[in-house]
Amino acid sequence: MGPNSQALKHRSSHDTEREFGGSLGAICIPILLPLTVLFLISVSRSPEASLLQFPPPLPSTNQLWDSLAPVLLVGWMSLHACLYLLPLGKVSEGLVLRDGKRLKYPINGFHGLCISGVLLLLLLMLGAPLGYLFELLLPLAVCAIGVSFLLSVYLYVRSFWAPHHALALGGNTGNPLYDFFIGRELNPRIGNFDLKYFCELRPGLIGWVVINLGMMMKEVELRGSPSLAMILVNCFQLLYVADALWNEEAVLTTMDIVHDGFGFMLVFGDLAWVPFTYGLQAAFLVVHPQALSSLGAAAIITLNGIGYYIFRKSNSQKNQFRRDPTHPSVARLETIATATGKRLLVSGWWGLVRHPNYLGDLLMALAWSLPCGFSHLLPYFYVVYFTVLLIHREARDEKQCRAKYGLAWDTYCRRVPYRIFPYIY
Ligand SMILES: NC(=O)C1=CN([C@@H]2O[C@H](COP(=O)(O)OP(=O)(O)OC[C@H]3O[C@@H](n4cnc5c(N)ncnc54)[C@H](OP(=O)(O)O)[C@@H]3O)[C@@H](O)[C@H]2O)C=CC1
Ligand SMILES: CC(C)=CCC[C@@H](C)[C@H]1CC=C2C3=C(CC[C@@]21C)[C@@]1(C)CC[C@H](O)C(C)(C)[C@@H]1CC3
Repeated sequence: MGPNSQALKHRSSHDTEREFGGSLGAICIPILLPLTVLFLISVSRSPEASLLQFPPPLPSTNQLWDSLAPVLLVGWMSLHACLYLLPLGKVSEGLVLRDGKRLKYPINGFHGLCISGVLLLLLLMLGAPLGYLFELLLPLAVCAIGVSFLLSVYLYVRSFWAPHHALALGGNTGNPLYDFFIGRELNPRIGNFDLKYFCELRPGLIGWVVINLGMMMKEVELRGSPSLAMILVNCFQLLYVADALWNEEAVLTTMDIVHDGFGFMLVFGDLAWVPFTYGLQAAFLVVHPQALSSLGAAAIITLNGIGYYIFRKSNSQKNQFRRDPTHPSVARLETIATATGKRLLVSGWWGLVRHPNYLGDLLMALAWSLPCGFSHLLPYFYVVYFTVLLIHREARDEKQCRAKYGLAWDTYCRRVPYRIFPYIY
């Protein structure tokens, strides 16, 4: 255990800095974000689809509830819990924890995606009306929000039985609302079943592409065939989700798994925010069809390809370097030493900007919105939200890296002055 982890081990709850607006954020965000999800879905299906329309298109109570929704949601979560437990794929170890131990994680998310794909295909062949997901979107979102609250309460309560070393450093302030929001326990588990790791990639992320498929089937019901714009949105987002699950092991080193507790913010983010807001473009296209020329489509495919290339290459380069700095693909890159013994890349992708992976992700986000044309703001919600999220995340990561690497981090920042966008930011 290095000197930094020793120092962190002895940090008390009093010197824990509060993030996301502290107590005020912890009260407002759990109220406002669920309402935002319902608002955005309602806007996406209103004829105007305007984020600024007044009065806003509020859903009626019977649009919010369908008794099929909780059945589907519980069935979906249970299916993925079973797939998680199947002895498929390899088992990988996470980073060393404060008690010196390493947890084991099954790397079988991609199997989960493939099995879900086969099951959906069977359902379609049996004539299941997948397009009905369009009508079910609001009730499903309501249930996912409900499940997020219930799971967060369970996580908060059970965290009081967790040993001190199992708590997240930032989620143990003593303020119940803040700790509930940010998450007290770092890696809550039921036996070997890791709740945070499970929620991060499986039910929400795979649910997102299933919802997209449902929107495409609704379009087929309404117009006889899927539009080019709908096909592009479905393919781009499926590629993103498949990539995340194919590279599942890399999630074990993200700040969500390593640093953040599992509280309302991540639970809601994983189970409600991702599946119901990341695919708004597909929901929008059902009611607002867009004509897309072949040239336009080719330009958008190129943009998504460039974004994906930057995103994947930069993430893989860092992961490879962290796993084995002597590997031929990274051994020749220029690096700087840090006091912790770890080195920082200052050439290759990580010499271009300090977060090339965010740059690639943002280019893809833009490519997902462009098929929806320029007549409405709503399909661009994801680009705007994601830019804010990644700028904020970059600042959080920078703070953690400065605390970890001190002067070496300052040297890196001088060598690579731009954070995300070369010569801009
Ligand atoms: N779609 C979505 O909603 C979201 C997507 N993402 C995506 O997830 C991916 C992962 O992002 P995220 O978890 O934020 O973190 P990153 O993958 O960007 O990792 C940041 C860490 O990388 C290490 N690092 C930073 N600079 C260097 C360097 N020069 N050389 C070597 N190591 C370095 C540091 O950790 P250490 O030194 O300890 O190894 C740092 O803490 C990104 O592609 C992002 O776009 C993220 C959030 C939301
Ligand atoms: C507004 C709100 C509630 C924000 C919570 C943030 C979460 C939505 C995101 C935090 C980090 C995430 C990651 C992904 C999805 C969104 C959340 C959960 C991710 C799984 C998407 C796919 C990527 O390839 C990824 C695996 C790198 C990524 C990891 C971080």
